[in-house]
Amino acid sequence: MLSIKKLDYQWVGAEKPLINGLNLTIETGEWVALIGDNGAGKSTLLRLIAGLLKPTGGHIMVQGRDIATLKAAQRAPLLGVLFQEAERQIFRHRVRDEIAFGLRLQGVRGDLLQQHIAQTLTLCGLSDVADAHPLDLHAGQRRMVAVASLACVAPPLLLLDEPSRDFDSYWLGIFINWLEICRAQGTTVLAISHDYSFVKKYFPRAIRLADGVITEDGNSNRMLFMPAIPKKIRVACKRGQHPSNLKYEGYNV
Ligand SMILES: Nc1ncnc2c1ncn2[C@@H]1O[C@H](COP(=O)(O)OP(=O)(O)OP(=O)(O)O)[C@@H](O)[C@H]1O
Repeated sequence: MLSIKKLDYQWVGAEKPLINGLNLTIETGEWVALIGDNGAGKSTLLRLIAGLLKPTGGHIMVQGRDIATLKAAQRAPLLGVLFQEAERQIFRHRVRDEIAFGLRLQGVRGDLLQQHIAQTLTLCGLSDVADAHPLDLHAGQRRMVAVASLACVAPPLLLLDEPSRDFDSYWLGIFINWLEICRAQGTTVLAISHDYSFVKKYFPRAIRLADGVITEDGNSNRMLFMPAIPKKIRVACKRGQHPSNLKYEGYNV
């Protein structure tokens, strides 16, 4: 689904590259959390994958197509992005028009369009604010409008930047319900999140971005909730010794 090879990216004016020879493969239907320190480049990487920034080197392929060579209208059926700030992706004056926009791009018209809009409004808990201006809504609803614009077109790859942010428990429930539908549809998801309990629950695989590359890739639970095994214990185990004098909390060595 997603294949990144030797990706480089340097912001104009920056002293050194932020992304430096990064390789990553994500299979169709995988749910992967992208973690890393503040400023590691996670949002930049998401924007590169979305085709909103051009790599300074390397290739990003989505379903076998080089994303940097595609126009916005060609990228839209391949992937959808949920930004940290919903305001950045809301442009219409009414919630229903925001939903209709993506559907019209896909050629949906007439009764079918109205039917899809109504279904999406219900799914996203927005029926009672269908005619409101999205920017007049509270943060959770506003974010859900951005989700609705993705939900109605159901792209096969979702790129989510801090998706659980801004939701109280009610709206998080509606959001999770949509995520579960995406899972059932086989959607591939790459999500940046600092919300480790959210990651643990929904993302079996996590990757850590540091120093411009993926430094860890594996089971999210192990990566986030168990400390790395210290080198001296790993070495002792490899040598076949029983490092009972090196017992480390959380591990049977
Ligand atoms: N528009 C921009 N122009 C120039 N440099 C930028 C721009 N956006 C980000 N950067 C640089 O890229 C670095 C990485 O930013 P990015 O937002 O990708 O990190 P992040 O890992 O998503 O951080 P956080 O967890 O805080 O959201 C920043 O420290 C900044 O120096």
